[in-house]
Amino acid sequence: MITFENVDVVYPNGFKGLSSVNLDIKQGEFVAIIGLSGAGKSTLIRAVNGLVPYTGGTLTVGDTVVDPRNKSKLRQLRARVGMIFQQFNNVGRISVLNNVLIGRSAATPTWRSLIGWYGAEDKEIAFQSLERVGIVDKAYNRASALSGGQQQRVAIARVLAQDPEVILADEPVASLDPPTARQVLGDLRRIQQDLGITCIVNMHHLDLARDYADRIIGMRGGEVVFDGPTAEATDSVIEEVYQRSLTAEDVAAVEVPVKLDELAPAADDDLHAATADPAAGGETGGKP
Ligand SMILES: Nc1ncnc2c1ncn2[C@@H]1O[C@H](COP(=O)(O)OP(=O)(O)OP(=O)(O)O)[C@@H](O)[C@H]1O
Repeated sequence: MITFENVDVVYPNGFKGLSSVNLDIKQGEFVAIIGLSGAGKSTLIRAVNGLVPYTGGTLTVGDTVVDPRNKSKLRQLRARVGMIFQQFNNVGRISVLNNVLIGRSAATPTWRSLIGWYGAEDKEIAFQSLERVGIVDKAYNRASALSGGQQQRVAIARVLAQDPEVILADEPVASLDPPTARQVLGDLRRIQQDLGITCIVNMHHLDLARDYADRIIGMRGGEVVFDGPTAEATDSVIEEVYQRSLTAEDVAAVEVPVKLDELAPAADDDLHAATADPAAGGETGGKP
């Protein structure tokens, strides 16, 4: 599905961001990219949709060779390859529905998407996408009025509205508190499995990568230094990737779970609200 053959990225200042990367990512795989800051995780993800132009080797998505110099081919590629960012990239002053409809732009004549004229079928797709991420009741809210977890769900719905073959996610949960991060990643995982979408996700926390990914790719200095099934990404393997011992911060993105029997009975309702449907107010929002 996605193939890197000896792919290099040399940035305009001469810095080598990727060095001879060889990868074969299958359709429907959920792949986590891990590595310390500066390892080349974003560079690798962004090379797939041409946001970062690769400078050597060959990169293909399906049967399309990614050609960073060919703008019209890149546009066609990006219609098939959705991207989610750490900071959600929603338009805060417009409704959630209109944010999701932006995902229909590639399938809509430019003049119509510029004036926000989307057809009934596009709206149906947008509502279905919101349904998948559990926030259809927020369709007419301003995007900026939502919690961080809900805003990332809007971004996921926008990408789903594209009907993508691939979703690239660059630190999608790094701005969220740990429980919300798990809820959002869990949604992404469920949806990509249901729809057979290939997902490549950069992650900082090992426990998230291990809990949600099929496969882990470890990077260091622009090179792939580990590539294997999640079960093989043991602590010692990751220490080899990082070239240092693991810290608690590397591993855990979870808070210690609250034990129900330690709570006063009166608090049960609050706890239920905080752990149930995030749209019901259980999320604590994103950290700016
Ligand atoms: N536009 C650029 N010009 C020159 N060097 C760059 C550019 N973008 C990134 N780099 C360098 O390439 C290397 C890899 O960067 P990249 O953002 O891919 O790392 P990363 O693993 O995603 O790190 P982080 O976890 O901090 O986001 C870093 O040393 C970075 O400084």
